[in-house]
Amino acid sequence: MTDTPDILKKIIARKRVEVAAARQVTPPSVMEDQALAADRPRGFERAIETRVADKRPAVIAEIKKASPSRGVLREPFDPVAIAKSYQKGGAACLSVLTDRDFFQGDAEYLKAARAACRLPVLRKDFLIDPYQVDEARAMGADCVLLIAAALDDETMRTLHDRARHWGMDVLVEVHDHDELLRALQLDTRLIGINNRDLRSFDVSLDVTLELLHDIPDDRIVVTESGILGVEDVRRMREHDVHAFLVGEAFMRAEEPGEALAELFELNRS
Ligand SMILES: O=C(O)c1ccccc1NCC(=O)[C@H](O)[C@H](O)COP(=O)(O)O
Repeated sequence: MTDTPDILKKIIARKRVEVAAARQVTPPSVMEDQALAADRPRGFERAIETRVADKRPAVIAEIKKASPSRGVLREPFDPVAIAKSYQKGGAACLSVLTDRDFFQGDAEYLKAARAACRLPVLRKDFLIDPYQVDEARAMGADCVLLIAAALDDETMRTLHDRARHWGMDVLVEVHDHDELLRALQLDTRLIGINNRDLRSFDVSLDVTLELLHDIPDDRIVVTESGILGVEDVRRMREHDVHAFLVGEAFMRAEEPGEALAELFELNRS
């Protein structure tokens, strides 16, 4: 472990500073113009639901150089090569970290990765302000992550509605029952269950299995974090969970797409 617990509070405090600074450099009206001019969304939710409907694994493959809990995961780090490798390995979508201070991410990584493949892309960051949703669209994101633990109901709804305004999809992330009930108020099919407690960094796949029963059938469960081996995948699929968000296991592999195909027992294209 390379950082202290309650990292989420630290990250959110940092985001407030970042958003204020970004607004000075690129005023909201200019950001809106950039969002309007961006390549149109690729259909993130659709890419997942077509696979899940056939009970095929829908893998959101993450491009992440480092994380607060694990430190640096990959060096050298080439988002273009990783995106191509993931596409070849059978990923449904990409997730690209754009946070600089805690994950060594960058908006440029998202742009470069998206331009290098045909896959829809999630902006993986800590969104607290509609300005960041516009920014996500301006950089080409097809979906945004909303973390229930970081947002009150009103802000979560505002960010959701802003994403929809731009035609983006929304992955709402929960870690406990209260957060799940709040997330279910949103009109999105994609419910991410993070197996990692963002306050303590503890990871347990039991979190997905415990919350699963309280999720209506019309939603799609995405199990997130801590999927490391074939047994983890089989365990989830036995419980009818077919959508996965995976980072570390692929970032540590020489060829991330090959690791993906092996982990999910896919035929490569
Ligand atoms: O991963 C962390 O250390 C972390 C710390 C604080 C907030 C978020 C964090 N991770 C984001 C994620 O949830 C993961 O990047 C994602 O689910 C993939 O997980 P993994 O397959 O375990 O890399």
